[in-house]
Amino acid sequence: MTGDQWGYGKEDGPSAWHINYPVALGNRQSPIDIVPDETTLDRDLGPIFLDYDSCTSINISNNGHSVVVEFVDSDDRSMIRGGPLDNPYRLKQFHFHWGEKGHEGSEHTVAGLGYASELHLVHWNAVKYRSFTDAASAPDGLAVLGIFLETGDDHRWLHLITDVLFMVKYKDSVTDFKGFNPKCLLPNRLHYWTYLGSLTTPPLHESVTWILLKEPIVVSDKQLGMFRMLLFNGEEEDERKKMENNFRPPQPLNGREVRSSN
Ligand SMILES: NS(=O)(=O)c1ccc(NCc2ccco2)c([N+](=O)[O-])c1
Ligand SMILES: [Zn+2]
Repeated sequence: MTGDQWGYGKEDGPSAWHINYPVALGNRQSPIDIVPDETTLDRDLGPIFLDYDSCTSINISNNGHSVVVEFVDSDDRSMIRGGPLDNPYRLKQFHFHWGEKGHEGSEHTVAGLGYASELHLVHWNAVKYRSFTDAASAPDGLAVLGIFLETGDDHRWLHLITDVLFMVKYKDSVTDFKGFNPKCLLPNRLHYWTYLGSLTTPPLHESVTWILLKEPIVVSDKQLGMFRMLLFNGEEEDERKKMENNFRPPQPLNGREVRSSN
């Protein structure tokens, strides 16, 4: 099986990924269900810092699995540091996972409950590794900041993204997307849970320090509906498959500790 032949359908979905990616059955897979009462409050866990002010977004694209905004990651202009991280990590991209209805669509769940969507801001350890690809297969290579999206009022800045989604309707479409600072997508408080896990899509590398913000951001159902106009398929394909339910269900915790900032 060459390249990206995995998906979220019945035949190629999460329950089949282990066939081509045996690490799917590994012991530090993501996402997980977070049970707040079973997390460990760790007073040594400091705050996280997000230095995104001089970040440089490049483009927005549809990779056939999600919609992705890529950033310049050839220097330390947009970084996450602090919290559980021993080094600062460089922002590489962010993307979303969502459902077809409001009550599910996130990858991580909290006490068994899913949110409508989940935003992943993906960072890599450029202190220890020479490239994102090298970092992506190292146990301390990646740090992904996860933000839950719940439905309610319109999000005043998310429309900057939903307004351009029509440009990347089909798989492998891409368009310029400059000057976007993802700081506008953060909730008010940066309290978080953190644990050691993996990429949530193939190749499912067990290389991610997950940092999940406890406070969701609020977006409208209309804005989320715009994501569902994206398609999994390319323009040349006959079958049109709406891009929705692009989330992996929770995986076994296998005794891992989930720590909580205050
Ligand atoms: N849902 S996630 O944040 O865990 C995630 C999953 C896969 C990939 N990429 C797939 C990959 C990595 C190395 C080679 O190919 C990314 N990413 O690239 O940011 C993020
Ligand atoms: Zn993701």
